[in-house]
Amino acid sequence: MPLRLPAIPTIRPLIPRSSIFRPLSTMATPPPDTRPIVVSGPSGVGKGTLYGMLFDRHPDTFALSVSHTTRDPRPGEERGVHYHYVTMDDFEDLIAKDGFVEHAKYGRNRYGTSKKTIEEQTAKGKVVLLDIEMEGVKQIKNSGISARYIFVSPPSIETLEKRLRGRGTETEQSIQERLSQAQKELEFSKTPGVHDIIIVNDDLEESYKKLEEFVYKS
Ligand SMILES: Nc1ncnc2c1ncn2[C@@H]1O[C@H](COP(=O)(O)OP(=O)(O)OP(=O)(O)O)[C@@H](O)[C@H]1O
Repeated sequence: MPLRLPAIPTIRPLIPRSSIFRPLSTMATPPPDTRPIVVSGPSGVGKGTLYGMLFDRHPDTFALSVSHTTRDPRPGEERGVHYHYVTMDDFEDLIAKDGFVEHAKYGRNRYGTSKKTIEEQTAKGKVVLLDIEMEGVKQIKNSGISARYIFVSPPSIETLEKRLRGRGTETEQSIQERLSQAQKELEFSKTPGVHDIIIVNDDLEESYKKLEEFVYKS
């Protein structure tokens, strides 16, 4: 899921879904390694853009993990699509039952990725992709689930700032918060062995190629 800073949320456009009339050449081709894929990196670096391309070019193969949240749905958000909306009691109950691979609190609200969500998508034959911020990555690593880890890095902090501004979704305060958080994420990404691949998202098509190659390698 997108970085959970208490700021204006980014709602990604829904990626066109399957059609039974799709030609054979574009039908689902699962990668040899079907473990969940954890994508992290600073807000605005282009994570959503990159995995959006992966979903587009490999329809019906991947599923973006839908997080649980205790916050209310915002206009235009759909239950089970943007989030699973639950009460604080239900959320805390799930924590007690060890139902999350990662969870966090931002402001008054809780957010998390449930084990069941991952299991359900995996059972449907989908490769689950999790868009997770740094603390979540640490928790998933400790949760015992087997996953592959991709970090998307900006060519420079200046480029990251340009992208955040260019996206037009952030307030000045939110941009500053995201840039300061980005420094921490970039520092963490240098920890040896944390990520299986670091993609420096400079040229988009080049970065996409690296992503696809990594995801589909055996
Ligand atoms: N390689 C690239 N070159 C130029 N612009 C890019 C590139 N990749 C992404 N962008 C642009 O950068 C902006 C941020 O991208 P995106 O929203 O995918 O980031 P994100 O990492 O998913 O952010 P968040 O974690 O906040 O959801 C978008 O406007 C996107 O079009």
